[in-house]
Amino acid sequence: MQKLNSSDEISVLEHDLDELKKSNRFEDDYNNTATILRTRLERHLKERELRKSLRSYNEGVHSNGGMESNIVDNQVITSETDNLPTEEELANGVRINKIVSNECEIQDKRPSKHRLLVVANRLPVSAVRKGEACWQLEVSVGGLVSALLGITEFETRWIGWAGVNVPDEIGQKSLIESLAKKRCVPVFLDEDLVHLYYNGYCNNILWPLFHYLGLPQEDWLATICNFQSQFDAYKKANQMFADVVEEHYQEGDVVWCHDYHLMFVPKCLKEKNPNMKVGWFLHTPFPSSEIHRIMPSRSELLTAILAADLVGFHTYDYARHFVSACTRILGLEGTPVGVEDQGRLTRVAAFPIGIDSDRFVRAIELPQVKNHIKEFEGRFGSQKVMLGVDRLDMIKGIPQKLLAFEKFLEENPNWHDKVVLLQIAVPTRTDVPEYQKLTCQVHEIVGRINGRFGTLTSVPIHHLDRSLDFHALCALYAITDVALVTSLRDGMNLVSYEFVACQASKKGVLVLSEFAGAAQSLGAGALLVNPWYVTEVASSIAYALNMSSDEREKRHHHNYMHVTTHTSQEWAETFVSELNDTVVEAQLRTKQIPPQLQTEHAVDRYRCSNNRLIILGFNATLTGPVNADGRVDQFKEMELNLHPELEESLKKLCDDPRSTVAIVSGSPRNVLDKNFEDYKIWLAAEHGVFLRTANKKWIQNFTDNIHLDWIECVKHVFEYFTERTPRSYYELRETSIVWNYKYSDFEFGRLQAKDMLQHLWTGPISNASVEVVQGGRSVEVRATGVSKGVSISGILGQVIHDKDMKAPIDYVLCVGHFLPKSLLDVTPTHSSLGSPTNEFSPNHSEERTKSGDLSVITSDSDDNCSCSMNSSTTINASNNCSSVLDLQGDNYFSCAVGRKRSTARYLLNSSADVVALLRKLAD
Ligand SMILES: O=P(O)(O)OC[C@H]1O[C@H](O[C@H]2O[C@H](CO)[C@@H](O)[C@H](O)[C@H]2O)[C@H](O)[C@@H](O)[C@@H]1O
Ligand SMILES: O=c1ccn([C@@H]2O[C@H](COP(=O)(O)OP(=O)(O)O)[C@@H](O)[C@H]2O)c(=O)[nH]1
Repeated sequence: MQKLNSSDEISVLEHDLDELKKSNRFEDDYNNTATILRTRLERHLKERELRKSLRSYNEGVHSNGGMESNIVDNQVITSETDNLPTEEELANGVRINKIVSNECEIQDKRPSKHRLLVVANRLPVSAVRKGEACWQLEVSVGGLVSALLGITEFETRWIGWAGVNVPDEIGQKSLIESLAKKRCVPVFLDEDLVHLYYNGYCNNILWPLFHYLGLPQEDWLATICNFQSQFDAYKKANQMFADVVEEHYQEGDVVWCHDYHLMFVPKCLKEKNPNMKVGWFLHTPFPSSEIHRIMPSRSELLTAILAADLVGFHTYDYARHFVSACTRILGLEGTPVGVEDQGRLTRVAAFPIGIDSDRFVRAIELPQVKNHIKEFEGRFGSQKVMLGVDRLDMIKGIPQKLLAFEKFLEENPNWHDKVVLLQIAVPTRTDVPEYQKLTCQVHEIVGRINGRFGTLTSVPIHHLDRSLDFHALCALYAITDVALVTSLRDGMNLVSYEFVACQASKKGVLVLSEFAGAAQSLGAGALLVNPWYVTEVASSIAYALNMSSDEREKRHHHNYMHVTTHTSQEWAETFVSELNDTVVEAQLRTKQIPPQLQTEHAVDRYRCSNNRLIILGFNATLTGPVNADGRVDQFKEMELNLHPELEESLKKLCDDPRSTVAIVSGSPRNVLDKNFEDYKIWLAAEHGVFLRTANKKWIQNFTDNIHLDWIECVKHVFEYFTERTPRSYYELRETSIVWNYKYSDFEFGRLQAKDMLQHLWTGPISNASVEVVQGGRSVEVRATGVSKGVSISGILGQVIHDKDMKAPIDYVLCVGHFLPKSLLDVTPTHSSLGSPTNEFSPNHSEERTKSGDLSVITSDSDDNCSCSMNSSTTINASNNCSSVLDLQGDNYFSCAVGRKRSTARYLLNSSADVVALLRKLAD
């Protein structure tokens, strides 16, 4: 790490950091090797190092005599909202770290930073109306606010709900002005909307489900019936947040959306401005896909989140669950770095939050806190203090905690009167019936235990239904012997972090639920418990109270190191830096995605041409939509039918003497016959093994090469796997066999496919002359050398021969999944169709490995053409192709349909686009 000893060096470091960030930004000239040499990890490490140096320099400045630290915290007492820099400070173009004391004011001027728009349901301040145009702002209590208040690296603006209904214009105007001084922008939600969106969908549905509590049992019929209206309100509210973001967005801003309240915001933002850098972070757990799929809106929610560039979670488990939900529910591809959809990657990663630990460490030294400490020590004397600080929420496991404490008292009479449990239960979501019920339940249990174990002069549980101010809270943390966190599920749980930060001198014990995200970071020093198992929690309490000072110290040290290094500042910086990087990578990827086909251009060229060749795929290119309502219907999908809206235009095209139309498909002859009975069209079935000419006669290609003695063997294997893989099926064709697991659980299907390949590789057909093509969700075995590329060539030869074609083909349109680039590769050198020397250059998306005669091709296309071949063709054509084909680049249109990873020149989104294109050509 660089050593800093002069104040000028800070600007050097900041300059370095800015340069590094700039070098991450790839403009048009990204081919400049100097910029792409750095890998993502390299860039992150470098940036991290620079940030650390900056921070340690800052610490050096601020620790001078320790004076300023006290002063900062003095200020906190007067008003927590003063922590937020004002609008004027930002308008000056400088970030001013203002440190106010009774005697002096120090201003630390630095160049302005990147703007960060933090979008969260709740602003860091709640507004309380004091008059028609007069507002009082109070800091909101909660983990999210605590964490984000610690961020100082960015020029942050908050956009969110102020927690109050403001129906009148005067009120809204004055509140906007008040909040602007704190760099906050309100989103005005009316009472009805808040009721449906916040109390309803967010807190009654998403919150319990994400915390594995199931849907609320209280009035569950109403919950189910109200679902749709609540979900609609949720989407409406999210759109309102997005609208405010757009209003305040400036180019280059980073937009960071937070939490389960705002899952639709990334989608709303990207729809309007695809270039906006959008991150989304979830503060709660993301549940297993089995829970997520209960939600009627499961797919819409996932898709909306995936619009973000970066999606963050507290732990790897939550990230894994999210990716798995996307693969299982949306059928997308999960990769080690995120979720991929048609070549677009949404990066998914874990970013464990932290706290502003310095603030707590320093607070312990403040006179106000010391006074509180003295007061509490006097009050509890020699009694051991156990502490619980939670919002009064079902997820916090307060009843379970109380029952465990009761059990402990039952089993340890020697501790009666010697230990006291202080439970701070901050009221939350008090409008929601489940929360009201919980309050009564907790009061009842506290009353019972106090009645049972209390004496005339003392009670074992001090329960408070209220929040504490920052100093009282720090003092409580500091005097505590054992902190008890028994969350049934908790995204992270910052209380456990704050407790550790305040325990530098006492070195108390943290008893921590294994279901809190914090268990993954503080698990080394804490005593981990299963909160449902009250006997275990009770014995952990006993163990904690009796723990030797040596063990306490060691455990505390572990956690203290973690809490003071993994701070909220570090968390935010890492997230934003990763977001910037993700956008850079996405830009690189986008450059590899072919552009959309400009239909007008293709039609214009068609009009000017006289001898056209149109080659079309069938499955998923010309087949009709069968799942209009968004649901996959395996039964209907498996039956391949021509898109009903295509019939007329396709017929017209086929009847035009200047056009030759061919279908090239993996499907068997009978399927193509059924669909194209009445068309003057060329058909290539089973990847071109069979060719039907325009006069409807089938001829067989590759006759010399095809040996089918392996088919029975492979069929046995496929049968075996079909029986063991629900919803998979296999198709036996005349010359190939395909096992398809498109409708099965994706991960299971993939494992089964792997197993199957292993078996095929080493098993009875290992020496057969076959190719095994591994598709996205299929495995196909066919004779070596059979490929669509070859069949295209064969068709071409036959067409030229049959039509006695003398004029050059001056227009080629290829639409489908057979990577028609190979046509271009072959045509210029395709000297004689009569000779069996068709050599196709290898297709880029296929990886080929060979063992004996068995080759395995992995392909990202289900309907891909195989590439190299040495077979002879039975088609004889006397014409010399080079004189017939006059392909100019501009007349060649190859289009992939519904996928972005392709070597085709252009993209079409779906078979509906194909319909539209062919219609225009026909017209
Ligand atoms: O504002 P409320 O609806 O009353 O709720 C308060 C906050 O609760 C949740 O906090 C979560 O965020 C913490 C920080 O990441 C994390 O430690 C904790 O485990 C979570 O429960 C909620 O996610 C926030 O949106 C609320 O503001
Ligand atoms: O009286 C209180 C009790 C709690 N908190 C704060 O509320 C946050 C609780 O965050 P946590 O992550 O533990 O849980 P959440 O409430 O967000 O689910 C912590 O920062 C506490 O300091 C507070 O300011 N006053």
